[in-house]
Amino acid sequence: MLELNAINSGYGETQVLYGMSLCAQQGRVLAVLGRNGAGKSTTLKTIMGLLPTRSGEIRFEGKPIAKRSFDIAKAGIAYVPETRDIFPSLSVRENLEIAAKRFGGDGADWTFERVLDLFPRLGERLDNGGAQLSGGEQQMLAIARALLMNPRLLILDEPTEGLAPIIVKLIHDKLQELKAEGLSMVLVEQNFGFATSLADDVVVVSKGQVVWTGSAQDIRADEEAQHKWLGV
Ligand SMILES: Nc1ncnc2c1ncn2[C@@H]1O[C@H](COP(=O)(O)OP(=O)(O)OP(=O)(O)O)[C@@H](O)[C@H]1O
Repeated sequence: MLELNAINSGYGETQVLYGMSLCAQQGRVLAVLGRNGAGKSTTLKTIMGLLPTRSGEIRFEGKPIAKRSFDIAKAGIAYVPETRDIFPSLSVRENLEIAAKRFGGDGADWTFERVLDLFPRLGERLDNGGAQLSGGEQQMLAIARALLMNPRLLILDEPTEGLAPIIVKLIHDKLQELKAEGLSMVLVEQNFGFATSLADDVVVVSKGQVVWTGSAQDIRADEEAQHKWLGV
């Protein structure tokens, strides 16, 4: 569904990805793991057109991916960044309406009502400002907003970062529900247990390259790989 072939990318003069290649399959969850600074977020930003590729190719559903972030989103990839990027001065309702207006429409799978069914907590906070939400509520809002874009691929950067264990469990269960419905996902995550219980497939990144590929089951059983690449 999404393929990266030998991607070189980075920030200005600083190269971070060195020949990054990976493949996310339709209807499956791919976890991208690795130590701090390995290049995981940079990989996601490059996929989303926020950083230019210096060389290599990214294909989505068989075609070269669009260049601009907006066109990539239109093509069916929604991205929940590490920073969540909700609008702090707008209410929950307004944050959701912006996504629904831009990307929804007749026959859209995801509606306002459906995201509130998934996250009833947001329904109780509709008139609250984005800045008044807890970290967990902000993450729910960021995911809900991404779903209103009606993506075929959902990309999440560290969705559990800074969240209390009970909220981590809630986010896990909701992503599991989305997976059961067949939504394809790419997940960057430091929480090994969270990532490998959701994912089907795993790639481990080190110094801007993939150094390990296999199933979530394989890496859970491979203590040597966990120790070597993740410091688990
Ligand atoms: N805006 C930036 N400008 C320059 N270098 C950056 C920038 N953002 C990240 N880097 C560098 O790129 C490298 C990879 O960072 P990246 O954020 O992709 O790592 P990561 O694997 O996602 O780890 P983390 O869990 O720490 O976010 C790091 O060495 C980092 O210092």
